[in-house]
Amino acid sequence: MEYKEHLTRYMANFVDELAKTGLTDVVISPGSRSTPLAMTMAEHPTIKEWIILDERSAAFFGLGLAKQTKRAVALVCSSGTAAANYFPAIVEAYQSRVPLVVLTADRPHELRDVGAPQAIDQIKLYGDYVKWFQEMSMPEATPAMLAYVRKNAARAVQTAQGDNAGPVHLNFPFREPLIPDFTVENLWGETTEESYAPVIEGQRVIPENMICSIIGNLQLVKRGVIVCGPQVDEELGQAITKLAALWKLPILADPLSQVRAGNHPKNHIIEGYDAFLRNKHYRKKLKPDFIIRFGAMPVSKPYLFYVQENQDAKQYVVENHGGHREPVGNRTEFIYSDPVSFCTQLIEQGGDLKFSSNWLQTWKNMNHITKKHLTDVSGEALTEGSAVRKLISTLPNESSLYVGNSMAVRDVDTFFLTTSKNIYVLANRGANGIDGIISSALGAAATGTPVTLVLGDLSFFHDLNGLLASKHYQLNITILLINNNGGGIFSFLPQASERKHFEALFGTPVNLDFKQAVDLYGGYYHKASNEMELEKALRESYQESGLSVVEVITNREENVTWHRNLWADINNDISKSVVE
Ligand SMILES: Cc1ncc(C[n+]2csc(CCOP(=O)(O)OP(=O)(O)O)c2C)c(N)n1
Ligand SMILES: C=C(O[C@H]1C=C[C@H](C(=O)CCC(=O)O)[C@@H](C(=O)O)[C@@H]1O)C(=O)O
Ligand SMILES: [Mg+2]
Repeated sequence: MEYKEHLTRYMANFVDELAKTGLTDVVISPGSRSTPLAMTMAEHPTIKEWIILDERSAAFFGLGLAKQTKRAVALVCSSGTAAANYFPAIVEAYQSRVPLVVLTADRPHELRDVGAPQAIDQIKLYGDYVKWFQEMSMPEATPAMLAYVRKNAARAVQTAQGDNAGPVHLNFPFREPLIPDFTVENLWGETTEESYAPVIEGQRVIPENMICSIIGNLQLVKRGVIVCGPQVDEELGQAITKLAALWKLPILADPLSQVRAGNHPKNHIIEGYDAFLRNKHYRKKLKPDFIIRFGAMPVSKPYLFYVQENQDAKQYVVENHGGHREPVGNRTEFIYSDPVSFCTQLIEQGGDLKFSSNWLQTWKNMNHITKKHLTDVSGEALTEGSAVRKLISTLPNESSLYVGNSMAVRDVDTFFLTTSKNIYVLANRGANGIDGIISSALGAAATGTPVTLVLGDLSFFHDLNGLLASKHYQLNITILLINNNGGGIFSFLPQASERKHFEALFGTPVNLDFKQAVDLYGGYYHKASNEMELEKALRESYQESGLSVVEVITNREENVTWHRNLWADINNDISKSVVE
């Protein structure tokens, strides 16, 4: 068999097995050494390829697509810094448990570490930020090697999606000639064969005696909170609200918990906690005996203070497969169980638990006062807060909201109040980067789901390259660009008092006319200066096809003043209304 045939069959069997194991999408960035991977992916009948030139954008695009679909997405690139440009998105994927199958082409072994062009050390290039790494063999199409390459394909998808999801990396050395020959007979191998997918994973449930022991501990206390941090299971809301209703407990729901939106009951959900837990007096007043947290740590820093100040509270953190996501350092029992099953077991075993009667009402009263302010507070000019509040009220049902980091995610935390609309809320909170946000949101939009992205101006600048995908694939997306000409979040931090260095080191205004960027990528551009104009522009954007950017110009200092006044008003009203 000629080398070309070995190459062709080896790659065809690999790609066919990826498809058999459920992979449907690959993001390809152009290169020569990656030709065998790229052409075979493009040739495969069921795999959709997305061509994105900039590898950093491509990897974030794949991340967003995988977040939206909860299925592994493959990435293909050439050797050298192309592969290195994947790194930021791989870090985010690892930290936020998103399945990616990273396929890097490489020079063959004789061209490594000898000054050959475009050759870097790609062995374990991403270190511990991938769940599994394989240096693949040189292409060979013996029966044993076809079985080997299929097993690795299936294992890659299974490992990426299984357990706590995350990225895996396969590095492929290729020797020239690189172009496969798709005229070979039986190219995709035995089509009738089953996938090599190696495992059948059972649902993790807690042994009954351990559930009884947890219930036993809870029988000794009176005041608890159920917390749901960032997580993607849209079924969890029903289970958590059932448990909270039975035990008459508050649910502190993070904006990325998928619990604030949906058709489950909302009467136990507390969404204003970030505002009133800023007051240490209220944090003290709401001292819990126990905390049960599902999902990652919430966005809210005041919530982190709340946990910090209650080291003696019994804390349970429920994780699907493992992990130690508890940054405060409190003594914590990690419960590795399917979260919905865990709720069901607590409901079945803990039906007669009775907690403090007025505890929930106190939380509800504070939340009610907070929500009233959040809906009433207004002003002539738009601030980032009022802009986000208007956005949330205008979001289409059955859509996704992708949230940028920095102030965008904090304003969504403040203003995304419970709704019966089905809104899937996504963000890159694994590493809280301001990079790749446009690309990530466009990856989510690639599924055809209506996507709205809200982000700041530096985040928008940071990933302008990402806009090309919207032009290239005519992807529908509405982007609310909150332009305060710099890093607004720093004005809330101690750095704000460093007047001498602040603007240069932290404010970092870019002074750009972003309309020109929108024009460059063929998008619709709107500008809004008040809530009425903003609502009109948003509604128009949802009728437009392709890229629509709605820009709101705000002022960083005014934003700070507006937020601080809001928090002060909330505190004043709560102090007058809530029984001490
Ligand atoms: C890749 C990356 N670089 C730097 C940071 C640090 N950082 C966090 S927020 C921020 C400023 C963000 O500005 P913008 O996107 O305009 O949002 P705003 O704070 O104005 O709402 C920076 C630089 C980061 N999180 N990620
Ligand atoms: C800019 C960075 O991230 C910092 C941004 C805000 C956090 C913060 O303190 C927010 C306060 C609030 O929500 O009221 C800060 C933190 O978590 O300590 C982040 O580090 C950065 O580059 O780190
Ligand atoms: Mg900004």
